[in-house]
Amino acid sequence: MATSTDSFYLGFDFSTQQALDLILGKMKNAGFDFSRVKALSGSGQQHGSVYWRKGTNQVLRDLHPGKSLHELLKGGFAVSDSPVWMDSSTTEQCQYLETAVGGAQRVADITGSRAYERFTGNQIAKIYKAQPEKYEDTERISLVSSFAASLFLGSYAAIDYSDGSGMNLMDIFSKQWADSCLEATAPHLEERLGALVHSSAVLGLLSPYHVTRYGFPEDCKVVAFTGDNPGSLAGMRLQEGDIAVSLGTSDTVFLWIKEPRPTVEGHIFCNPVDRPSYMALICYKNGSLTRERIRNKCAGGSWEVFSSVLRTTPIGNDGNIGIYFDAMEITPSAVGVHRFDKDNTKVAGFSAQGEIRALVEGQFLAKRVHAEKLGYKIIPGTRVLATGGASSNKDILQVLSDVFDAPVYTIDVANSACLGCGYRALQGLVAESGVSFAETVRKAPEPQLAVTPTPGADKVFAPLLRRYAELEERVLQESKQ
Ligand SMILES: Nc1ncnc2c1ncn2[C@@H]1O[C@H](COP(=O)(O)OP(=O)(O)O)[C@@H](O)[C@H]1O
Ligand SMILES: O=C(CO)[C@@H](O)[C@H](O)COP(=O)(O)O
Repeated sequence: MATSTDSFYLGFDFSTQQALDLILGKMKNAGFDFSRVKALSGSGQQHGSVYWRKGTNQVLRDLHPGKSLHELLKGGFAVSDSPVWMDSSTTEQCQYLETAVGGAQRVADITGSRAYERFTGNQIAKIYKAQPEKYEDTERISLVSSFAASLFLGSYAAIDYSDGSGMNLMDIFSKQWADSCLEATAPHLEERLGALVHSSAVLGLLSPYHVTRYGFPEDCKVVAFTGDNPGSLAGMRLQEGDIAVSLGTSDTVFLWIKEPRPTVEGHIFCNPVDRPSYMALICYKNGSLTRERIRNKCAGGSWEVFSSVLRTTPIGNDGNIGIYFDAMEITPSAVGVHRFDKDNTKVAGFSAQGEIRALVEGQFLAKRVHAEKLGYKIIPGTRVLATGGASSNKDILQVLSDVFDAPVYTIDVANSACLGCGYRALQGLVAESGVSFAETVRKAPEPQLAVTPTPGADKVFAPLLRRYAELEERVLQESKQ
């Protein structure tokens, strides 16, 4: 990944096709029986975009099984460095979109989110403006998910409703491209995006390339790919009332909702497993990378030491609160490290141990404060479902449970997005006959209880939640001055 100040790009020419070649090659060498695969699906980080050069659909259709995808698709991209979700360099395009469409709330009412820098439409607008010749040379624009699906399908794959909701281009209610947003983004965009499909749609049969090269069956189906967070919702078998917390590179919180009311904070996406429903999502840019920084600074680079500090420091951190926005945060839009003592006075630093606890408590206080702002209520019976790399750390989960005053569950694999796409592939095979997702996965293992709240923690965190909300607002106001 190459980065500049706030631009993040992924070089697709080398990484993704080569990674797929490597993984499938390794599976073949390990004796994996591809002939038993009836359907496949997948997910990719949300919002990233891939720009296929004119004529590449034909290249995808004619893939020669004797060559690697990497070789075959060399030169197939009009833009070699694809923007990914961490990019926040499109503020100008966001402002333009909101002005053109009638304001931030209006954009949210249509697309489920106000204009966000990482959302694909704003990334496309920037590419159109900065590199019009590359936009002109683009035959099709894929998301990371539909790009990966295209490699399996052997032609451009449609974008699904759920990942399509992260573009600021789709009307999440009509599930069509929104003309007003397309017009404000770039010319002739609809033809470059292709049609949208529901998330359990069968896109077609696997490309003969994979049948010959790896021994997949000829009738193996490719089910629409989706975003990593929608994939996780499926993998965790989220139910209404549950709250999911994903602790990956980004931290995200998501919920299953029936009656969406988009606002200028957070996102509403179409639900990937139940067509009439939706999912609400809040994304935090400062997740694992910030935890890693504090681990390196205060725990000698060891998760063991980091965890033992969480076990031995007092719940509530003696009233000390920290807000750690190493990179410009998404929720809220503020930057910097801000530490406060129990009297809300700004302080320059905490002890190493206090810093670790302040970071983890602060991250979870933020999640609960923002989920409640979106209308979420913690009620008796609430389950917090945790996933992502840091969900393997029980001491981090204990803080999560204490802050939310609810039990935390995990599934056997931390990579719920991948598991969810296995489930969705299965759903794709039966969806047309009206079988629900819940019914499809009824035999799958249930989430396991990982931790329960420490008695008395709710009393400690009730005032801290109020204080966190006030302090975050203070940081936000100060950053605007
Ligand atoms: N024991 C651990 N404790 C805390 N964090 C961990 C632990 N093990 C892995 N992680 C974190 O998990 C992150 C990767 O999470 P993952 O969900 O795989 O990422 P992504 O969101 O990019 O898919 C790493 O950046 C690492 O900081
Ligand atoms: O931007 C968002 C969600 O809106 C991120 O959650 C991305 O979907 C990628 O996250 P990681 O998997 O890299 O954490």
